[in-house]
Amino acid sequence: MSAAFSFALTATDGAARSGVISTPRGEIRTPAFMPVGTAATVKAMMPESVRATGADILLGNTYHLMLRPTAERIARLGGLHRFMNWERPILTDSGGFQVMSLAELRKLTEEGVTFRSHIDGSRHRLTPERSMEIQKLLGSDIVMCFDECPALPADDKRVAESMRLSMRWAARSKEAFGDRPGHALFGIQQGGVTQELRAESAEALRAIGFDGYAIGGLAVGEGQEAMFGVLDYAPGMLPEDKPRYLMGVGKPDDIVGAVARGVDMMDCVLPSRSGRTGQAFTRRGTVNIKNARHANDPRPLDEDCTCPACRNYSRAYLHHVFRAQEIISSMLLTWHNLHYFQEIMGGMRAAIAEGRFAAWQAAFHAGRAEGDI
Ligand SMILES: CNc1nc2c(CCNCC3CCCC3)c3nc(N)[nH]c(=O)c3cc2[nH]1
Repeated sequence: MSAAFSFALTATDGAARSGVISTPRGEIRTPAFMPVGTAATVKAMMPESVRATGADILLGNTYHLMLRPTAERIARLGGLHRFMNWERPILTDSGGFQVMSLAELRKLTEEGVTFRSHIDGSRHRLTPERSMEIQKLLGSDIVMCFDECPALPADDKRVAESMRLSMRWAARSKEAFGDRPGHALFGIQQGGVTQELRAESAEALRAIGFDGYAIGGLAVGEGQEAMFGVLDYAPGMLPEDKPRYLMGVGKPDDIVGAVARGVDMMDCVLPSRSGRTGQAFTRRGTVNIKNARHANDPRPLDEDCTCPACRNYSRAYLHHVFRAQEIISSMLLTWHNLHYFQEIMGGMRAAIAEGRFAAWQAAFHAGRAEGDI
């Protein structure tokens, strides 16, 4: 177990990279997909099941946990790892993004954001300093700077002002984070879809100095073409020897396209959230298990999948338990989707290490239907 936090690049294939992030709580194989555990749980999954899908790290959230049960209570109980029975690495987002998308009566100033809880209407304040304090109380291994992610549509002036505020908040985050061996602080690049602003943000973050660099401000409705357009240049603006984390992405083909452009880490609620709605991701495309055409189908979701849902249950059974709104329906589809997302990551890590990523990417796209299958 290393006492420090470090990143080792082990192979590159075009812009794609594979490597290992070493932390005191274990290693993270990159490219990595990080399941989201918003309220100290990956919904419908036991932590040992999350691990069984192949996840090396999961996400927690400052915004949700500060409201309930509060970071102070989690700290008193031994920290988030102990609290949720996940002893491997945890990355926590800084809360700003969730405030802007979930809270009510938000007020944004240079100082930070004041808002009312979406749970009970109580008043709260998040600043770079408070966000660092909360993430320290939670005990997360990878801490995110407190930033602002502008909602689209936003004109260049608004995007520039927002990015510059986030850069001032990044400096305050770094100052408040202090010196914490074994823990990492990641900066978050902003700048919308404007290359000059992205470059200015990257230079500002590099001057402050971080253990890793996230690409923020994307997957907010710009669409895959515009997102890939930014990813054609943004990862290369960030230090080559540090992990690059694309926030909030995404569908399987988004993930593959992002890795092809140099991204090392990603997170998304999609596999877990859509699992709960009956949408399954498979090699051949998406299956909406609630559709009547699956009612009598004795085959598994995906013949090539080795997850418990595909090994032991038919589409007909999954269709039934979804229609009956049985709890096991969320458990099985979430497990399958997280397993499949980790299969994609494992396939890409091996392909990059063996210099055959282009062939892997072609095969990935060849078998997939556009719509539901
Ligand atoms: C879905 N699209 C998207 N998500 C973004 C997120 C959230 C990433 N996911 C966090 C988990 C979700 C709940 C628990 C933690 C972003 N976060 C920050 N801080 N900044 C962004 O620009 C930022 C941008 C994002 N775009």
